[in-house]
Amino acid sequence: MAALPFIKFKEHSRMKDISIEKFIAGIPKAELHLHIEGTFEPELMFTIARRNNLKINYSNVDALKKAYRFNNLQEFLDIYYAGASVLIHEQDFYDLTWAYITKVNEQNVKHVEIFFDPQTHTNRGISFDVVINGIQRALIDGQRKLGISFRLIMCFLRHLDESSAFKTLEQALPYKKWISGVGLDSSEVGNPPSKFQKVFEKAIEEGFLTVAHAGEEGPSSYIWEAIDLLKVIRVDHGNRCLDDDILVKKLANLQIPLTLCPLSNLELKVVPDLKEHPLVKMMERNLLVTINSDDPAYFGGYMNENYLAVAQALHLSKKQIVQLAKNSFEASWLSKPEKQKIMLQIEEYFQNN
Ligand code: HPA
Ligand SMILES: [Zn+2]
Repeated sequence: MAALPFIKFKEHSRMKDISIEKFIAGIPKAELHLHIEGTFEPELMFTIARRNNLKINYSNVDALKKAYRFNNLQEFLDIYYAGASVLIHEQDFYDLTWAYITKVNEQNVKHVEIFFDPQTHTNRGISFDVVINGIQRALIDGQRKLGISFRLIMCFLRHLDESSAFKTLEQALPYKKWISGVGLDSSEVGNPPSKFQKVFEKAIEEGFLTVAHAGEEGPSSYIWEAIDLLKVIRVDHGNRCLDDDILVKKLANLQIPLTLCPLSNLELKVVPDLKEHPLVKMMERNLLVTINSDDPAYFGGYMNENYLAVAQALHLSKKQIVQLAKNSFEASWLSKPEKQKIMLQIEEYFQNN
């Protein structure tokens, strides 16, 4: 018995030495900014294209991967929409979503709130129910088999018009139970949130929560519009808020979360280098920021790779990583008791590691 405390101490001190990489890998996390179409790995894309008798414009996986070099958001979106065009059947959407869920399961992601873009599919003749049935079935399997909880968010493509968004909202109404919120994505500059004010008003009337991409490439005024006109309760990206001191104060006072996507920002040249990523500046200003992967198949990393990339570039401490993991649940749409439970688990993880 006398040796026990000593063994315990040794073990404790050894565990405290774990690398930042292992610390990130083991900590429970939630992902709040993820486009399911952006998880389409080239290997799966070729498999699904083959079984649907469709041709991809690239001769093989390597050639396709080489095309993943972008100078801005639009160059990425052109390839992203082309990739999604091989998704035809419910099983394709299931396989896409299941691949993502199993991947994040390996990374200790416990909760996901994911986007899907119905218009990307309905505009090429795929019915809304095929898309949502496949995604939902995989999410339910993820919950049952792996314990990963989820919410689904339907995004409107902002480069399309208001009437297309209204039509999409109409199509979503029979699936209200499955869709927690609506969002806004695609080409930001020139398509301000105000373009969709009426659609969002109707969505809120129907009981959906609202989020929007704003301030990724667009100006801080788009973040104001998202908050004031679309009544968003979370801002996707929001990088450009730092241009406006009053806006920063508002986001901090109301604790409106920002879902940041570091590797996406790097790959789309929103930041020139991760060393210049605004994450730490935002934390210092008391903003409720979270780390997410956006489109991991295209930007070179899932959750852990995103955490690690900023941790290394910005020399984050374990305490800051713990704060980010806690933020991810705080900013989620889980219930208060669910949040409290996971916060305790994170704190315990911190104490032990
Ligand atoms: O990063 C993004 N920004 C806007 N639209 C998108 N659609 C997929 N990814 C993105
Ligand atoms: Zn996004």
